[in-house]
Amino acid sequence: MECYSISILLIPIILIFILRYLLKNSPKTKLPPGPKPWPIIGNIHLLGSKPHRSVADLSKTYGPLMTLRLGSITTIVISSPDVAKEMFLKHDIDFASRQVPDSAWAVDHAKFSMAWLPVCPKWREIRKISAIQLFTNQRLDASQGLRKEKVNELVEFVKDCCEKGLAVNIGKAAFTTALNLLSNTFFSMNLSAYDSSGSQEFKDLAWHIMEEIGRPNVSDFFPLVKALDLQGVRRRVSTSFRKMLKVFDKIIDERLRHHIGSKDDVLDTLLSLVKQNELTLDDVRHMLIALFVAGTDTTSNTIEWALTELLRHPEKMAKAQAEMEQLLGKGQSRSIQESDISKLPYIQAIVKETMRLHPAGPFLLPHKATTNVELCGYWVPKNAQVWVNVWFIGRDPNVWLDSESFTPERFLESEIDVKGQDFELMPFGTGRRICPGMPLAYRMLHLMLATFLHSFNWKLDHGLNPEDVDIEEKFGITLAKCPKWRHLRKISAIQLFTNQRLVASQGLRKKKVDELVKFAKGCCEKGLAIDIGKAAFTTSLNLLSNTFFSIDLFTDFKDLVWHMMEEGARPNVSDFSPLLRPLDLQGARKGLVDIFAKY
Ligand code: HEM
Repeated sequence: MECYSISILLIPIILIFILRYLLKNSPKTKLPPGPKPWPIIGNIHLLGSKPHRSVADLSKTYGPLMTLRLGSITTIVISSPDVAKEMFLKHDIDFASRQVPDSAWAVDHAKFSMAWLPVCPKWREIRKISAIQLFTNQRLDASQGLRKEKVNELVEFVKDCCEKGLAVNIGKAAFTTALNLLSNTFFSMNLSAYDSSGSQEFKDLAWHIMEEIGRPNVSDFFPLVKALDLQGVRRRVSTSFRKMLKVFDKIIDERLRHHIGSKDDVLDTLLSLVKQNELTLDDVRHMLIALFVAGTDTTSNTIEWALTELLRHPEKMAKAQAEMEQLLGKGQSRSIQESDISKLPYIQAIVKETMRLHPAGPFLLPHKATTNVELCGYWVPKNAQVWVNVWFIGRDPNVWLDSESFTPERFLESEIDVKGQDFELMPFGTGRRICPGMPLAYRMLHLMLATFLHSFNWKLDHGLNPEDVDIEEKFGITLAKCPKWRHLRKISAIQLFTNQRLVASQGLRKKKVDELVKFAKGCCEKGLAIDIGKAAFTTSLNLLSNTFFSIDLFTDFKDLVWHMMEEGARPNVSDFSPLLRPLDLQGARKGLVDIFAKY
């Protein structure tokens, strides 16, 4: 009897397993292959600090259509032009919505922003306004004089640096120019001057927002804990958004006080649409955030990458300069106009090649499936997040000859372009969500790069060889160069610890050692024991502080440093389980923050 009831219980369980197996492996419900997920975290641990590279490596094992479990989020990764083509040509509408990162909900931005709204009447309306009012050829032609003026200012700024013998921070100069090109196109005014801290502040805001939105966030992997904002990302992005809104509110208020229509620029157009009740003021404020955040860093990073690659390949830089000279003449010749771009095929090829190797958004912005979709024989479930790895597609050796090398020449005889028709090269995306700012970005990139190349001879600092030029990357929503570590090392090597500098400060160190001798002698005469550890530490502290600041440091500094070393070396739960990091369970981070504050 007992045996009978056990069989009755087992039969449905076995049936459920068989049914699940069949469903899982049927072409209609079979997920694309992927690495086996761990309990709870899934595959998060495989992402690393450069997810576009880690995911590209995984796709070499699992194929160009791959599933990752990121916490509780199913993520589909597309890594080949063929799969991208099927996605965007056959199913564009099914994938045209966004997986919105939690941070984009700060100050309700995602509710209004063109970049994060799902496909809905509001998003369509805003995209339509962008296409037919903001980024038309006619409007861009009308504002090209203002952009030209900004680029001339850039030239003056760089010239000034050259005359003073100062090195130019290309990233910063390019960002400031991109910012001013945008603000002049939109508001007919600058947001900052080159020499003020304004541009740095705005750059920090824009960069901070991109970085935070692109940062792996517990809230995005585990929506159930979203409300807690464990890593504080939403809170920090809110602060940055508010600061940006404050800047825009001031400009809008001023324009409303004078009469709308006085400038006939983008802001005038947007405010007249508010007057006609086609947009709300909040739509306009958040649209400006979206345009500035999406438009500045992407543009300046691309310029920085282009110049970095050209510095690594001086013969290509010379070729580009020769093309410019042929069109514009040598020396005090006329400067470049946007209308010249079409006559500069090599410069265009450099821009394409830069965007192939260094697309500003390596995964585009995250797309989302709004329905169950059958894609290339696999099943993509509704609500899955979709990443298109354009970074890998641009370097796929099956698609590109000598795929890792910087060879603009490959585009001279090719019809392939970045404008969304060619699935092997999609730095601006394609389909419904293609970058609306592309026409403006295209003009700005060529104008800035051509001006940089025509106006100056670029060479490497301090005998650096082309192969030493830094091409490390930093991942956020946009891919940026990460020169910080190398830059700091370089400063240490060539400015802080040179023989010349150390010889100059040796007198101060000698004095400190004499003091130690005097102190030790004093102790001996008084018959006192010497705490060698303490005396040696105080002396090394004073040797350092005199080398760095030419002064002694206060005495409780020693305790602070000890404490810091101890806290830093102690085994910490946060280092073994990064997901618990935001909780700082042992309080080690807080301890160090307190010490740093005291310093
Ligand atoms: C080098 C320059 C630029 C690059 C590489 C770039 C690239 C991109 C990419 C890859 C996307 C996402 C496409 C997708 O998810 O399928 C995007 C979206 C967007 N871009 Fe750009 N962009 C650039 C410049 C600009 C500029 C100058 C603006 C405006 C001033 C702009 C505004 C936007 C906006 C608003 C979106 C969101 C569109 C939507 O979701 O409907 N971008 N861009």
